[in-house]
Amino acid sequence: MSIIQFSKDMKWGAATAAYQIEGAAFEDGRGLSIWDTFSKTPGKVINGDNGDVACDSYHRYEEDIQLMKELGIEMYRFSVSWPRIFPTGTGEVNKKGLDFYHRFVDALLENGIEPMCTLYHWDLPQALQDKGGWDNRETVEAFADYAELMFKEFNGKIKMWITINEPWCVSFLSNYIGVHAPGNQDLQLATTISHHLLLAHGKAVTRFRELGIEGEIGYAPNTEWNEPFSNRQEDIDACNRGTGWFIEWFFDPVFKGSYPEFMVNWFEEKGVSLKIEAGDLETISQPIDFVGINYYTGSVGRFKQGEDLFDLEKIDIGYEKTDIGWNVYSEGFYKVLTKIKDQYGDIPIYITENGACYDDDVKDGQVKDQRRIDYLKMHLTSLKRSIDAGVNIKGYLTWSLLDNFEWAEGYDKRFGLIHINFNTLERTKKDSYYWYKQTINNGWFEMFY
Ligand SMILES: CCOCCOc1ccc(-c2cn(C[C@@H]3NC[C@@H](O)[C@H]3O)nn2)cc1
Repeated sequence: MSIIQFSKDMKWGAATAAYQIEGAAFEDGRGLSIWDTFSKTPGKVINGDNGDVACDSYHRYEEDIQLMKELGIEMYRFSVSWPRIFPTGTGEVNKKGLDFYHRFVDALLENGIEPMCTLYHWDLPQALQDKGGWDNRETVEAFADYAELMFKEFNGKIKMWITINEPWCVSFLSNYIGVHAPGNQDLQLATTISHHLLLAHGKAVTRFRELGIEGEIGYAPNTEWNEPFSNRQEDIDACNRGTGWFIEWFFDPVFKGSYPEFMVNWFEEKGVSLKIEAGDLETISQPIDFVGINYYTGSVGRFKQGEDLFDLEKIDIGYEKTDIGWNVYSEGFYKVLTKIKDQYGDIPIYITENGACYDDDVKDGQVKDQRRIDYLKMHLTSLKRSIDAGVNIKGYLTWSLLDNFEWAEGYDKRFGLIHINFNTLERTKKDSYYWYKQTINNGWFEMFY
């Protein structure tokens, strides 16, 4: 039996996002988002699920905060619904929207929980999408104006800010693969949007610095790992491209001030080019205080001409899978984190999302989710290995506090430490909630090998 122990300085938390938990989609002046539109488009979301009610956290946040307090987390990552603040994305502020987030943040602080606020977690105001969305550089300015309003409004209350969550999902998953809102399938469009998202991040950081806002700011790219099936250079190169789509593409511009040449060249061979204007990369690459890393899974891969955008074939070598079909691949977590350290230096890192999807049932008031506990143990063990290898980990926030709306997968895909009955909205603490609570309290856990 081994003890996996963490520094008392490491912060423990949990994460959610507005559209996935709030509900109250038409209340208190909230405007429509692209996810309201997308989820109401037949065939886009499993079971036709949508965020109209979700976990009803808009009304039940006090109950949720008591559950957080009992859990013992020090930090709670949430996102602000941009269309609650600016119903049409710009223009007149919706005071009822601001008031809700003041009530919510005040309640977190009163209960000794530090708010980590994500400004953009995918719910773009539909009115901006109607004018081109992230393909339109005006949306970049609109985001900077929204960010500035939030910085001024919550200065001194919120001290940890994340600009953009998972720009890979917002650009490529949503505009090339097309399974998320708004559901385009155009590589040039997606690549242009990836640049505009990084520009939006940079402009928000600029406003943050110019205003002298108290606290720290970063962004939260999602990552995946691709392990070469062999030592053949073609397999290594294909895996580097697959991993580079998540890491180098979204890290190099921020930490090196340029896009990775091997990826730019690959995209150019696909007929895709970047439209970078003077000053863009200077804006994007200004220093940030931390980076949020989201990690869920990885794969073994090898070269196969024409297999996918990167000639990368992912091979199923029998890894256990979660109920969303992703490999349980904690080794990839270590590989991602040490690669980031080696390539970008000693940047402070918060794990802003890591967790497992399992279809949990409540039986006699209990949810026995041992597989989720095992997933967390494996990935926290990899995290400890990364820390011992010199990676500057400042905190770990599991995805998610609550079962919630898992985008195109709807409500069947459950990531929470707390089970939600989406008919009654009853909250039930899972076994993983109690395990996480004990781990936070102890600062260590027992590993099963
Ligand atoms: C036909 C091909 O289909 C490919 C699907 O490809 C993906 C990739 C990645 C994801 C994905 C989902 N999540 C979890 C969320 N992170 C933010 C938070 O809101 C969580 O709900 N992270 N990545 C989904 C789908």
